[in-house]
Amino acid sequence: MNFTNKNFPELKNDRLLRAALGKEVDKIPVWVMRQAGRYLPEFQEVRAKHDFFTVCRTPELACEVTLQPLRRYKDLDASIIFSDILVIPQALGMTVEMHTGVGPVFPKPLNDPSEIDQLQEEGAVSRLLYVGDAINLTRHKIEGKVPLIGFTGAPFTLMGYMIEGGGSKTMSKTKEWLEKYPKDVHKLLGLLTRVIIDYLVMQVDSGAQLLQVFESSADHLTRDQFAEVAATYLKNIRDGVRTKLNEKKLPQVPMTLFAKGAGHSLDTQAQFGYETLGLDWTVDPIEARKIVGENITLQGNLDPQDLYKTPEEIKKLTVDMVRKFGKYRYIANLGHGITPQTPLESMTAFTEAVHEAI
Ligand SMILES: Cc1c2[nH]c(c1CCC(=O)O)Cc1[nH]c(c(CCC(=O)O)c1C)Cc1[nH]c(c(CCC(=O)O)c1C)Cc1[nH]c(c(C)c1CCC(=O)O)C2
Repeated sequence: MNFTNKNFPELKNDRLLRAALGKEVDKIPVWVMRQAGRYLPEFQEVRAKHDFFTVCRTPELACEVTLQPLRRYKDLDASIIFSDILVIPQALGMTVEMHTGVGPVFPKPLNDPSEIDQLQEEGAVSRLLYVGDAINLTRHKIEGKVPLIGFTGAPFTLMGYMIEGGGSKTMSKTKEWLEKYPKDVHKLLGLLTRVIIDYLVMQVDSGAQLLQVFESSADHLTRDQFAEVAATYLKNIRDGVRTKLNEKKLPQVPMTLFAKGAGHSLDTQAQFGYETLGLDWTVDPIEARKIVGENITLQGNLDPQDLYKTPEEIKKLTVDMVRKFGKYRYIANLGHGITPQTPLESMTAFTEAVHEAI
């Protein structure tokens, strides 16, 4: 298989890109974080045969699971490449395993700041080319039906996983590092930022049409901490991607920042230059719009738990939400990823309701 053919089929549904750029749309675009995932029986079938990171690393498998939700749900206006944010720590030389029922596990997390020097920054993106191959293949197989989103984890979120060795309720080790080793923390965040920029540029070179940055662990940070360990790096990523795409004569693509739990810093986030800001379900759409102004697209933010309600209730909640956001500069989504036990018909109710709402 050759993954370098950039003669992609023409895009037929550009609602997502139009909304991200502030252009008029016929209907509000909708997609769902983790739309390819365990709530889908067809995904479970693939996972029964293949390890999680094998799916990520095999372009044909990653492409297949990326396309699965589109086959089932006619109202989806975007796809997101199947991968994980933790492929970056892997490319830096760390081992990451996905344990069923547990989540990601690092057998050897960073125990001491001196270990930062062992991370292999050199060549990291060349070890992530399989993501580019999956993106390129998917751009062909998707036949221009909807745009393909590329993504990355943000520096603070990735650093947290690398220090904690997996998910953490308290992030206590990471917080200890922030106190004890501020210089090393910034060194590591800087390293991650450089790799992330080149990784995102490679994704655009492979065919990604929009990029989302997941700062999923921002919910552990106060407003001051967000300013200290997240803000500069998130801004540098947006600026760095723009500059490098220009240098390489690649097309500019809109970017989305989803900083979960950082509703306290929306004014700060609005300064970073992202076209779209994702909101978790704790943020009020009307308040958010007041804070960010008219020149930014908002994305979100139904509580994923609402998808356990009846289709009628879901439709009502979705219509209420969409009316609060309005049709201008808005992309409908959940406020975080869809959960594994979500009933299949909830996705139908949610996506249909968005298109019928306004
Ligand atoms: C924090 C984070 C991770 N990964 C990701 C984030 C940021 C988004 C968020 O906050 O949810 C991002 C991610 N992970 C996955 C995607 C795929 C694309 C899509 O959205 O459809 C995306 C965008 C697949 C996945 N990533 C994972 C699964 C489930 C694992 C499996 O199939 O066994 C999927 C479909 C595993 C994963 N990967 C990660 C965790 C914490 C877990 C375990 C949680 C869980 O089990 O649900 C790290």
